Amino acid sequence: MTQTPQHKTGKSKQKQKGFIAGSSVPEQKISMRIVEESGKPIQATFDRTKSSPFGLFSHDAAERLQRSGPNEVAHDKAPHALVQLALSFKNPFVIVLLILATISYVLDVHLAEPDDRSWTGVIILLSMVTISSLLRFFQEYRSNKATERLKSMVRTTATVLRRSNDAANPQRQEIPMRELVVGDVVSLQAGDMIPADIRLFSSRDLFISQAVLTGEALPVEKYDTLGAVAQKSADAAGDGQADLLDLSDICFMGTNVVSGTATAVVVATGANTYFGSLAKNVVSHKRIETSFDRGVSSVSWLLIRFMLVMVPIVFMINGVTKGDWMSALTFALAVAVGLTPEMLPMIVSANLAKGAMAMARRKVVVKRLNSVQNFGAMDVLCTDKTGTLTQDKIILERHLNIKGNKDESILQLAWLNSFHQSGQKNLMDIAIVSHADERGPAAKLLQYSKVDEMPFDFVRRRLSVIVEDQGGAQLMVSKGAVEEMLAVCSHTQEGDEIRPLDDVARTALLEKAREYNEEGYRVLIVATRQIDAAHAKPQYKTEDEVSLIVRGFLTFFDPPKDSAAPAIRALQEYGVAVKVLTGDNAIVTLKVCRDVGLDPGTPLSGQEIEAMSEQQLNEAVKYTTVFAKLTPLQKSRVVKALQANGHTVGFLGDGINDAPALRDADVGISVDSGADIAKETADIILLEKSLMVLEEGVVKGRETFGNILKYLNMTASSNFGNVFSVLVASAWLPWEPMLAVHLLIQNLIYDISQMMLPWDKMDEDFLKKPRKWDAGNIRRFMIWIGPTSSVFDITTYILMWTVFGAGAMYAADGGSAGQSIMNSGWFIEGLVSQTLVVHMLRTRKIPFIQSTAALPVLLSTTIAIGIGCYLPFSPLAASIGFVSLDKSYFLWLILTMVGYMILAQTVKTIYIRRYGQWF
Ligand SMILES: Nc1ncnc2c1ncn2[C@@H]1O[C@H](COP(=O)(O)OP(=O)(O)OP(=O)(O)O)[C@@H](O)[C@H]1O
Ligand SMILES: [Mg+2]
Repeated sequence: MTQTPQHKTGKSKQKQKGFIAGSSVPEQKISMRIVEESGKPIQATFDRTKSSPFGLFSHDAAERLQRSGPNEVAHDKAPHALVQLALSFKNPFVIVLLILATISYVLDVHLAEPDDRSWTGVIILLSMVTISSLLRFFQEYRSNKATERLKSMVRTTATVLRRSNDAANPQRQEIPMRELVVGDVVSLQAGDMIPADIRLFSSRDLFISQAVLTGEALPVEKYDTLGAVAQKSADAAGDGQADLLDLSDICFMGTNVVSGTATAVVVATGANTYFGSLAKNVVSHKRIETSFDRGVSSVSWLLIRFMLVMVPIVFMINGVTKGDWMSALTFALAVAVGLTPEMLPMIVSANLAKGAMAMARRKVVVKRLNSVQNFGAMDVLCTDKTGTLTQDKIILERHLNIKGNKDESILQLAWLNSFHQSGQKNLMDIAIVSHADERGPAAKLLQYSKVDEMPFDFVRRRLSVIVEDQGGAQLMVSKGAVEEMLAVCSHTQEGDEIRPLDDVARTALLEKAREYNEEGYRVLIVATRQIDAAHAKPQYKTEDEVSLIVRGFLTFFDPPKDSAAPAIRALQEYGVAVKVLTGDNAIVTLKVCRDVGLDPGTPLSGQEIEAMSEQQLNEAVKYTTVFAKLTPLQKSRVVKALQANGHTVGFLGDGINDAPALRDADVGISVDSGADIAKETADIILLEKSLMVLEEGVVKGRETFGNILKYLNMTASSNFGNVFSVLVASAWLPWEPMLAVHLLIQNLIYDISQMMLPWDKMDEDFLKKPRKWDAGNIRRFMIWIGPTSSVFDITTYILMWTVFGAGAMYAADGGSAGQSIMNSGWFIEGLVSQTLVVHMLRTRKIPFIQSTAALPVLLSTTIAIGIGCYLPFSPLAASIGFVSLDKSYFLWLILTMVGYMILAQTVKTIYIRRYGQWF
């Protein structure tokens, strides 16, 4: 499956030209080939690709596939495991740690006297790097695997013409896109992705959206005929390279058919396509930054900046007060390590990956990991109606004449239209054909042969087919949305009686349609125009859809999915507003809304939106739930208006008309039965029909986000607290308050205690509201909560200095015995309090009593505390400058911790009362 770069719309054309011209050599070679293909007789292309309008032989195609490899773009696949492993080491914090490890090596090993050499620092730093990177790798690897597996269940196919031997007729086949080869003849219809770079040889009203390559939202028309091309390209003459995308008889892989149909021959596949060359050279890892990415990096930089300010201060104070600049440097470096949130990348990736895997178990494909979090942040979900809220099966209920009486001829006309149209296999067309098949279409209908068609598009909202009887007379049969059909009709017909379509008749028809709509039926009007042999033409244009005669109605039963009502209710409970954005009319949409328990309010129509300025629309979307008769671009305008109001917007849709909105939404969600382009643009694909999985996605997303926020708040605040304590101690104590190695060990153990955070649960009330990234809150949190723990660091200094005699020892000999006691005491206290921070801060409730962490977190924090308390008593103690403390120390420790927890809980309560949120 191809993954397309998602450009936002509205990029200037100029910029795009530069972007294209700036790419490297092989791409230009490819571009030139396409240019050569364009504008020449089609036979030249067939000769060069050794193909013909009848397609390739199956065995030939198989050989070509062998030789050229699958039609895939390089970045479709997750990289090799080793590359993934290498990539998981690639982040600023690992680099900081590696630099510090190098410095530690130089200071402690390289420059040190043979007797003083110590590898401890280096080993600790490398362990930190390894733990965080390996964990990250394992999580991402597993989630990539799970996603790959599911991705293979999402079908993206191309329709090709192939034959088994010379004598055999060419057969239309649906093959996986990756099996396409140069020379294949493909047919295209609305909704299809262009599966490779292709040269058109026949087309009808073909409109292509090239937004993927150009960012330009408006579709462009592409032609097959040489004449039109020659003229068009003469118009566009100029800098050949940049106008590549304007070539009218070439369509590019990754773009999609908005309307019309075409047949074409494949000129280039896979990495040789224009898109493939872009993917390799420029866009492969360039993704649009979501608010989530920006949030993570802004917090990362906040912490790094903080480190850059604090570390020199610590260095100066210790250097000046203690006079040993070398040891001050080592100490400052250890503080730098302490301030590095080295587990952040691991926590972020592991959380997202874990979320994606949980969704995979529910058959939800997460194409972009970040969208897990956006799912949780989403506070408005826009959904289209047909096929999403309603079932993906529509039933033709009645076929009626203009008076509303059952009429067999209407069914026959509808059958002619639906059977002969070659556009997208629309649900309504399927319903018509299958309904007629049940009764067997009247034999005389088979005598009609198809002449031409005007494919459906989202602005005309109608579809016309021209058929010819054996006498050469032609009949145009059109069907479409009520108002759009009446706009091109001039008469009505009942039986053999034809009357002009005056205002009275028009009102009567609209009234009837309204009646059916209110009962919940979708309504199409069927109309015809007789064209006698003298005026018959081989080809028609949409301008020929005039002076039609209204023949009657088709009504369709399009019931809501069973899961729609409970899913909407659940979403609303979770604070997600649901809005319906549909191409269908308001009346039937209101009925569906009521059926699924959505209060529709006053609907807004596409026409009204068209007349609004951006500001007016931004205002209007606040109060509107139902948007009807929207074109695809209007759907995306509504999404953007909601985003402009500060909402995180999800879009759930399945059609071509949803693609722009799916791309522009913060999280685009599609279903497996959707159009290729919808699945392509979506971030998330639901493989199962039930909508209940949406609720689960929201909860998982919020859990993921909550666990990430938790880590950030804990780390930011306890690091801040630590530095605060270190500063106080450095200024006051005669020695460094801790040896550098103690700080490092403490950090490593602390990392271990947090390692299991992605497996923690979130309080139910946190999950009930949509969450947004809020860097301001993290800063506030750091300043409020950090110093709380410092209070008890300082009481511990005093305790060790007085009760445990460090001060007396210093007074006696000024030596390091007092320092060891001080260090050991503070080491344990610091570690235990930092570990308790995990429990204190993970919830706004009272820890252990009202809310307890998940088992893995309980275990990892207990182990951390255990190791920390044991170290000064272990055989290792002497070598790292610890002494065992008097047992009474632990009594004091418990008192200190109780004091700390009471203070922390109090500050927490004040904080929540003051700011209305925890994190
Ligand atoms: N194959 C078709 N033939 C004739 N008319 C059609 C056909 N498909 C759609 N229409 C008309 O065009 C209207 C708009 O269609 P569109 O695909 O934009 O939206 P939709 O499928 O009705 O709703 P949604 O946007 O919720 O999926 C339909 O309501 C219908 O009246
Ligand atoms: Mg739809």
